[in-house]
Amino acid sequence: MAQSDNRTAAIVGGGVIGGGWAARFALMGWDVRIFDPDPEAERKISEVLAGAERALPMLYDAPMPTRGQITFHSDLAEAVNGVAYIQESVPERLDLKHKVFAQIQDACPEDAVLASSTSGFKPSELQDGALRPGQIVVAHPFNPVYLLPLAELVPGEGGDPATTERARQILREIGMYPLHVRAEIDAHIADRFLEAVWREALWLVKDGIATTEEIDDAIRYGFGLRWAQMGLFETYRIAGGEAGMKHFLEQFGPCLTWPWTKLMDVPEYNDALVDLIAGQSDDQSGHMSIRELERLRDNNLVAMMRALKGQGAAAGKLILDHETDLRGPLQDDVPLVTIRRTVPVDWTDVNGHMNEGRYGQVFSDASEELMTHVGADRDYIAAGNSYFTAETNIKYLAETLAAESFYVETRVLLGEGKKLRLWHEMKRASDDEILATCDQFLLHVSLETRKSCPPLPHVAEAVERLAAAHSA
Ligand SMILES: NC(=O)C1=CN([C@@H]2O[C@H](COP(=O)(O)OP(=O)(O)OC[C@H]3O[C@@H](n4cnc5c(N)ncnc54)[C@H](O)[C@@H]3O)[C@@H](O)[C@H]2O)C=CC1
Ligand SMILES: C[N+](C)(C)CC(=O)CC(=O)[O-]
Repeated sequence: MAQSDNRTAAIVGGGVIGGGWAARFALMGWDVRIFDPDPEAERKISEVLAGAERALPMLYDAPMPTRGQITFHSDLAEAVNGVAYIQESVPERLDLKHKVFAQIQDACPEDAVLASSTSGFKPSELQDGALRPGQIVVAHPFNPVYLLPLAELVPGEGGDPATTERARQILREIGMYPLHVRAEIDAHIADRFLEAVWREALWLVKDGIATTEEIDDAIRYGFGLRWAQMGLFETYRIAGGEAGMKHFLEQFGPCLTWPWTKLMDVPEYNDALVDLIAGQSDDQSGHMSIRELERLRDNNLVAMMRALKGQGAAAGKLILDHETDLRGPLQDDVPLVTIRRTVPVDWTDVNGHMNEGRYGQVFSDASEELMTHVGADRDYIAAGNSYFTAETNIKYLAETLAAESFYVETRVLLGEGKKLRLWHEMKRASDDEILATCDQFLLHVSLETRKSCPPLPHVAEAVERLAAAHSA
């Protein structure tokens, strides 16, 4: 993916959402300038950043970019001067957003993307009266912004196509999924659903049909699981049986006129409703702090997205594709650094540390990286040649915990004909302590005969060259 040299973003409004944007940009290697008049903003953002630093790298099985620098600015003009991308995340008030856009456009580059996190305002409403209306687009994210990839990108008729395209590229570069919303509409696409579900849920609580906890159960044990992997229409297509969507519609279409919904009404928003909902929510989750709930949510989201990665589906497929962009060729150092990554939460076991089976995966991944480096890559394997592991001897030397960053150094001890012997050392990134070692013996094979055979000359030469360099 082509990247511009200017990789500095400004975040205007550093609350729940602005903090999430700041963390995602910085962890994806962008320098971030933050403007927020709240004297508590720096402390609040450092809490969000700590959560993001723990969670986001766990999604990736590839080296993360070097973290960008985050700076706080008391002068808005200074924060937006010279940046490539600005994300406005001030409170959802149109008059405030207009005021802030005017201040930003007085000081920011004309070709910077100026995106708004607004949950509901249309771009035309935001662009109204602006100095350069076309510069303003909506990029509506989802909480937590550092983990959830969706950003609804809404330029409206007034949005400049070049700005929209730059926004799309930058959002993809930071691992997001920019969903282009072609026609502007209040609350875009996703918040229309959320609002519909929210209204129905408020009714159910108000009418005493269900508690907040029962409603959450109805979602998390059932359709919530389906939505994360297939969404609504694919799910219902399957629910139509072999005849698919047509049968589903025949069966459930008439329900549209049945009294299955109260969507046309809004429960009256008053103190009684607030007390009822907030009270039930306290009963349900008040035993945990918001930070504890955030950590639980992040762990679950990481585990779910990693499961989707295993299937190459939905958000998991997006992360796999992004990893391809992040993964560069290995540097020809001695020893070779074959792996740089973070221990994901789903790799830990009942003892609270990385399970022994995962060390095998780490060293197997390290060997695969080395194979790619010597030319035994996907094309080589597709053409019928590969290496099989014949023996692995792992020593577990220190505990490895979830969210710890580590790297693997690999040496070629022997590279002669069909024989390849590797020595891997897995080290903690923070203090270089050796966590585990692996002595691994591999044989070159023909995938046609499933028997050992010499490698092709270019691979044999590369392996011999590394063996000579690593024994020096
Ligand atoms: N909270 C959510 O679930 C989501 C919110 N959004 C949208 O993101 C935007 C921000 O919402 P939150 O982060 O939830 O609100 P928030 O209240 O957590 O944060 C807003 C921040 O803006 C700061 N602020 C106020 N006036 C400012 C100014 N003139 N210049 C710079 N900063 C200023 C405040 O000090 C505060 O830190 C809204 O437009 C909202 O609709 C979008 C997606 C989800
Ligand atoms: C409630 N909300 C409208 C602010 C929600 C959003 O805009 C998106 C989200 O993260 O749910």
